[in-house]
Amino acid sequence: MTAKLIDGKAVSQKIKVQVKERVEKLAQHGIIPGLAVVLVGENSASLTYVKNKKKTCEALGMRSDLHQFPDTLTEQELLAKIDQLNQDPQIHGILVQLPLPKQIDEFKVISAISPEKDVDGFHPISVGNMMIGKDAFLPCTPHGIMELLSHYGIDPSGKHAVVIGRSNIVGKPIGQLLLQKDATVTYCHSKTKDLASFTAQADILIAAIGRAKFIDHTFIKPGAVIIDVGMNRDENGKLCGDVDFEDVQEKAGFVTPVPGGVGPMTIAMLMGNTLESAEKGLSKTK
Ligand SMILES: Nc1nc2c(c(=O)[nH]1)N[C@@H](CN(C=O)c1ccc(C(=O)N[C@@H](CCC(=O)O)C(=O)O)cc1)CN2
Repeated sequence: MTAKLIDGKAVSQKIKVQVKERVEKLAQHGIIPGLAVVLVGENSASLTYVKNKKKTCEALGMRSDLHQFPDTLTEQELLAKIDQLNQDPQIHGILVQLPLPKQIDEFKVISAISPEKDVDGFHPISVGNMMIGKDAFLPCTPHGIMELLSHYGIDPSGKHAVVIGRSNIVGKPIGQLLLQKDATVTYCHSKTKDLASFTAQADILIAAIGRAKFIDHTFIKPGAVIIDVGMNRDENGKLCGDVDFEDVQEKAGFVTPVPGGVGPMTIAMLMGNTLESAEKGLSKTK
């Protein structure tokens, strides 16, 4: 049996159609959701991502301002920009593209974003609310993964979910979201001994390792749901995930491709969060 494809591109398209309809409704109240994207430095992948975010915003009828700075920008200068965006009533969402250059403290910058405009869901208040299951903007990649599972009728309840990776933006939050849906969650990371002994027990395996095609059929349980968060280049410079997509086909139950899996969902969730922020602003004025 060949694994079923979890098509993030198709699901994200559907979500974007729904977002566009809601944006049109908001426009009737004279409100256009506005996203400010801040990019520091010349990282070419980051530049591609922020351009995609801007293009998608515009396609959905939302405003998007790109604030681009050289990698010599100081922390103070960046904090001043965030302060200005926090006060701008036309801006409903602020996103600082990660990673940031070394001289800038990521935590300080993220903490300076108003939680009401924290559409990335990275602010400590957003993270705290997410942890206790209260209303918060959810981080876009983990949120996108949960939407994919739901779309394909994959219920995490009672399943063993194994997360490889413990980053603040993917690994830690996806484990929490799966736990909230009653999965039993195991976190693995670079210091985990005998990784395969854990991954072989996973009904749902989340691979966020950063190593091209690292997960092959020897790591997985027959019928497992494999979610690939990796974004790597293979030996030929071709984009690929952390999972050897071809090699797991005969053994996995479901698998996400790279490209076209989790990545497009990340952008769709960002659009949803920005729209929600603008809608919340409207409901406050009523
Ligand atoms: N402030 C943030 N920084 C970063 C985040 C984030 O959510 N917020 N996540 C990643 C990068 N990222 C979004 O910013 C991102 C990565 C990949 C994709 C995507 O659509 N990938 C495509 C392939 C794109 C290509 O051809 O290169 C796919 O998988 O199909 C979207 C968003 C780190 N930084």
